[in-house]
Amino acid sequence: MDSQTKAVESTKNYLTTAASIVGSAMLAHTIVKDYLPKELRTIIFSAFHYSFGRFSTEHTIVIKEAEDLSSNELYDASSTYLQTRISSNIRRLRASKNKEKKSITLSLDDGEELIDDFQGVKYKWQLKIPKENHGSNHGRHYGGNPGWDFSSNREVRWFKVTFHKKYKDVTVDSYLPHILEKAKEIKAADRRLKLYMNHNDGWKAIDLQHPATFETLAMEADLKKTILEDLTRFIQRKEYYKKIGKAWKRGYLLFGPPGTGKSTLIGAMANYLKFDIYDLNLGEVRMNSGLNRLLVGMKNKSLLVIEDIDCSIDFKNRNKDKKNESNKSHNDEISLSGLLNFIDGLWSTSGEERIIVFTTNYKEKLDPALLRPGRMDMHIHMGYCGPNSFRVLVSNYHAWHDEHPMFEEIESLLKEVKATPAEVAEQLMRSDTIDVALEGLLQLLQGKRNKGQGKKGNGEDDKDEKLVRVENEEERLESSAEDHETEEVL
Ligand SMILES: Nc1ncnc2c1ncn2[C@@H]1O[C@H](COP(=O)(O)OP(=O)(O)OP(=O)(O)O)[C@@H](O)[C@H]1O
Repeated sequence: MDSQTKAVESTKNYLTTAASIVGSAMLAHTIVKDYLPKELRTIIFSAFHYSFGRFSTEHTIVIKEAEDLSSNELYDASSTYLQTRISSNIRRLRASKNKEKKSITLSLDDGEELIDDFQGVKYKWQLKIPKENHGSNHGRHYGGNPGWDFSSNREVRWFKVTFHKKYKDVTVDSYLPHILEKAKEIKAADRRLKLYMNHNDGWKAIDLQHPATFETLAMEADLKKTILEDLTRFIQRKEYYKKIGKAWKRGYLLFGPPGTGKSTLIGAMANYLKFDIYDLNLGEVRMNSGLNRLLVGMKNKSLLVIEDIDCSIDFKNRNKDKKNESNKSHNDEISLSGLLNFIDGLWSTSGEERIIVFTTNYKEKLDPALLRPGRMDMHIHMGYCGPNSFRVLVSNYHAWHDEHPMFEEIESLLKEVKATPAEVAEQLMRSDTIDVALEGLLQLLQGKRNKGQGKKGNGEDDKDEKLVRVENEEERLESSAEDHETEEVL
């Protein structure tokens, strides 16, 4: 036999052997599939995986959509988090968009794999969707399926996360908490904010489309910075409020003439914090019981706004309310005490962050009880337009950030006469050409001066916006916590 014939023979033998192995494997597969019951097959495969897994360096965590009939927050968070880790090499994705979201969401489809990197550790994620997820689970059974939920006796969606087993602690202590935290941020950023208004003791919501931001808010830079820092500190202090056993809430009283930006500041706060606004019209609420229902019905991460508080309730009736306390059952009418008690009491049990904002054009008309330390944490005076606020408005309406020959005269007039940011904004909007708009504003301000109208004096409203009082909430709470401790020791 020459060498060429030998080679042909050996190839033939090789192919015959390979065919026989494949044939045997197929036969074995057919026998296993056709003759062994499903349960037995699952046990054999599980045993195989178990023995194999003992020598593997991999560790796997299963995150099911539901555990014991309740939804699994970690599954939900993983789903949200992974949407931001989608890469172009994933072949099949799912796309969705619902009313609550601003953008289209791309997510993993059944069986697709995604690799995530966290602090240098590689995580392989896979989503498993039950085959009959859209139909009933009738006739399906556990069969060793990690996605099986015993409480509901059905298969649920689940994620499989695989990583090197030496990173088990890092995964549980850092990676999974990181996912929960990130998911919260992603959801907050993608959520459409809502504006709720009360009607018949219930809330009705529309999408909040207030364009205001702290950047476009015309206000002294220092005050703006203080408010921003205060809000940021507040939302980061969950543990602190929990520790001292106080409601996680913060109150702001905004006061100043109409058109000075109280509503604009509220819009900027909501957009900054990504909080919904609950605009409570007390004129619509007749009884304390109705007010209770409304306050209980508020979701967390919300900003409760009560505008024109001086006109909303006859606060001077507060003492009368006290006298009438004995025949309270006959008098469930809404009162200042009802409102304040609720705000202080109810939220202390919710453990979630809430902000309350009162606005008024006439601070002096308010009941001193509302101004008392501890009621409102910050009193913010929204004043007439000063030179700084004017510059912000010019940049808002004309994207103009440089000097302009007319600025000097306008700014000196703004120090002299009363013009609200709303009036200034209105003039600036009248023309797209900055020279024309500034000319109109100049004429308005000169007119005010010549008529002797709107002259700035020494009154509170005549000053530019400022922080009247920031109560040091931290110290107050800490000292009240200490008092509490002392009482207990005694
Ligand atoms: N400080 C500000 N920064 C930016 N824009 C402002 C400011 N103040 C007023 N404006 C402009 O004027 C309009 C009216 O202002 P806004 O409603 O915020 O005033 P207000 O103090 O809430 O008035 P009111 O007391 O009548 O409710 C706003 O829509 C905005 O365009």
